[in-house]
Amino acid sequence: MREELSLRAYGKINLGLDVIRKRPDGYHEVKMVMQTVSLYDSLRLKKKEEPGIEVRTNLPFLPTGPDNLVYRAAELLLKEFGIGEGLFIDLYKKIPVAAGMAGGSSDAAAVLVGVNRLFKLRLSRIGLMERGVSLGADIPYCIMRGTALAEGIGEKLTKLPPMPDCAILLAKPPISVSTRFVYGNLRADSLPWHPDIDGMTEALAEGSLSGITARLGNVLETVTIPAHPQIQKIKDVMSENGAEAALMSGSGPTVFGIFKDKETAGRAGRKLRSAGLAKQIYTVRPFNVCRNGRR
Ligand SMILES: C[C@@](CO)(OP(=O)(O)O)[C@H](O)COP(=O)(O)OP(=O)(O)OC[C@H]1O[C@@H](n2ccc(N)nc2=O)[C@H](O)[C@@H]1O
Ligand SMILES: Nc1ncnc2c1ncn2[C@@H]1O[C@H](COP(=O)(O)OP(=O)(O)O)[C@@H](O)[C@H]1O
Repeated sequence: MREELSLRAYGKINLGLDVIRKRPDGYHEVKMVMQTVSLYDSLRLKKKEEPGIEVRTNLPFLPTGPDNLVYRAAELLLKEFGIGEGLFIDLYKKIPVAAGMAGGSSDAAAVLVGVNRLFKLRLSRIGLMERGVSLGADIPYCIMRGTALAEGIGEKLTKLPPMPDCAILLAKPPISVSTRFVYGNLRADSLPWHPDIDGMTEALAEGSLSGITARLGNVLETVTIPAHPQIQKIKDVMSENGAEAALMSGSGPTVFGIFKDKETAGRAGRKLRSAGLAKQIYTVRPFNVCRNGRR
């Protein structure tokens, strides 16, 4: 019988992010094109005989109790299924924190999948997604992964054809951005423009990287960039150094640039580092889920 599991939790970028309206409950109805990238956190789940959840992580500033999404994800399933045993969770983070890359959501998604497998709960993927959304709007997508259209508050998902292979440069400036702050300060009813999400899905169907880069757009930039102008500088440096296009991911502050090859992306990354604009810089690729969907 299996006592432990190792899992990967991948980060995401938003190729397109539009907000349709603010709902009466304060959440926003969105229309987003999501893409998983090859940067991941590693998790190890291990059963323990005594009840309780123990979280260890390589980042000393992260909470290890109920404020960590991995704790909450495990607690949700252990409580619902009345499981008497406990769980150790080892979390090794590489995805930048509070970055607009859904690191915490992806960790929580991996724990839901892992606890389901480890304790043989027999929940379907849909069952896990329905539970996940109660912890965070992006968690159902992080369970699904790959290229997807996300609507509703982010939980209504439609699988899209995979993004063509390319080099993606990620650069996170040394600031943290709260998703709640960004949505809270968005003027959803008077946005100056809307990204062409339908055109983006057509470009994906055609496998056209130039069609995708022509349509990158994120309305949350209207809040985060004025608050943190260095985000615009990072976009400009990427564009001046060979990016086909560059955009802020999610609520920010991570910027991603799409490049035709990893050498050009690497050179742009070195420019950003030497200009002191970002220290957390990674060249990654689109990650599309393999057939058996294993993590
Ligand atoms: C902006 C996006 C884009 O993918 O990602 P991140 O930048 O966080 O990675 C998501 O919409 C973030 O989803 P997620 O981070 O899971 O959101 P939650 O934890 O559920 O909510 C955090 C806060 O954001 C606001 N929120 C979130 C989602 C949404 N559709 N409308 C909202 O108004 C709510 O105020 C909520 O209190
Ligand atoms: N497993 C986790 N990894 C990262 N942050 C977490 C985690 N659990 C809880 N958090 C908290 O959630 C906040 C947002 O984290 P994160 O998911 O990295 O951001 P984003 O949604 O912008 O991608 C952080 O400030 C952090 O304190």
